[in-house]
Amino acid sequence: MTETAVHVRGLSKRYGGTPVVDGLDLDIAHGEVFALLGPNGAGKTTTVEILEGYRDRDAGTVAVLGEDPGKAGRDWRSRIGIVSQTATDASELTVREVVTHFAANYPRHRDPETVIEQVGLGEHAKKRVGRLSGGQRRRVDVALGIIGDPELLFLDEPTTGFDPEARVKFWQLIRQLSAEGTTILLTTHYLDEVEALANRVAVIARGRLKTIGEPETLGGRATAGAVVSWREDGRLMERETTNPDQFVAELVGKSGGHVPGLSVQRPSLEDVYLQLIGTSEDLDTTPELRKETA
Ligand SMILES: Nc1ncnc2c1ncn2[C@@H]1O[C@H](COP(=O)(O)OP(=O)(O)OP(=O)(O)O)[C@@H](O)[C@H]1O
Repeated sequence: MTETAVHVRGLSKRYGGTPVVDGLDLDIAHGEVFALLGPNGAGKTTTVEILEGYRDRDAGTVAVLGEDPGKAGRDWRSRIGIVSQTATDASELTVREVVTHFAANYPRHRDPETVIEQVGLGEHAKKRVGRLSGGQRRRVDVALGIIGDPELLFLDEPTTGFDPEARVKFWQLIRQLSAEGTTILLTTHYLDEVEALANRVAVIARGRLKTIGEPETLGGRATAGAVVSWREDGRLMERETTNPDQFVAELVGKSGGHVPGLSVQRPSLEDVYLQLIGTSEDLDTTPELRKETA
């Protein structure tokens, strides 16, 4: 087994002379849940599709499960699972038929009935895929992504269209797959999804890496200044401090025990993310480039 599941150095891709992935470096360890975050047009899908072997790159070194995705064959493909942004065709086949049919493509696959249950489609197994709701159809995509028991699973915005209950169930499924050793590369626009699932997250904008780290400590979150607020004589008080522990201890001391309305707030992942990509040059303001073939 190679040291990393995904190894990327200097990855670049241009469309019509415009760089959309621009010198990206990434390493994803085996068993890691890794998230790619970035605004629309940041280059996430382009990056993921290069790693999946579905797009060419212009420059850079890429190894996915030890092989160059641009050259890897069927054996390699059977070791990866893909849930792409493009949904499964509205099929006349039932959920059970589609999942069972797909399973037959893999030398080693999961049990179709178990997978259908795992994605929460047990009671819809006999329904035609074309008759499912958008969120239910997305769950079929997830089922097809995991049916081959992949070592590495690519999830491109997997929970778009899910209701809150379905998202929480999906998160449980991802945690279970991760506990079983599956490496997962996830792109999402939901910051709570990143906090709930990812071991590490990379923020990219305009095809460049802005920062990489654990969601809890990204952008110095854990050690950033905090805002302490409390009520005093009926008024709301606020104080920014780099040492909230000490400040709260002093407040408690002064008040003789109870501090009404006490709260301590550190920057959220959303605050850090918006700060990182907040500069206008990082947002995709160019007109949509013509879709060319990769
Ligand atoms: N086949 C293509 N031909 C030309 N331009 C393309 C092609 N595919 C993507 N692009 C452009 O490359 C840029 C990056 O697109 P990409 O889909 O990778 O972004 P993304 O980060 O996944 O965005 P989103 O969050 O909206 O899914 C965009 O400006 C897009 O218009």
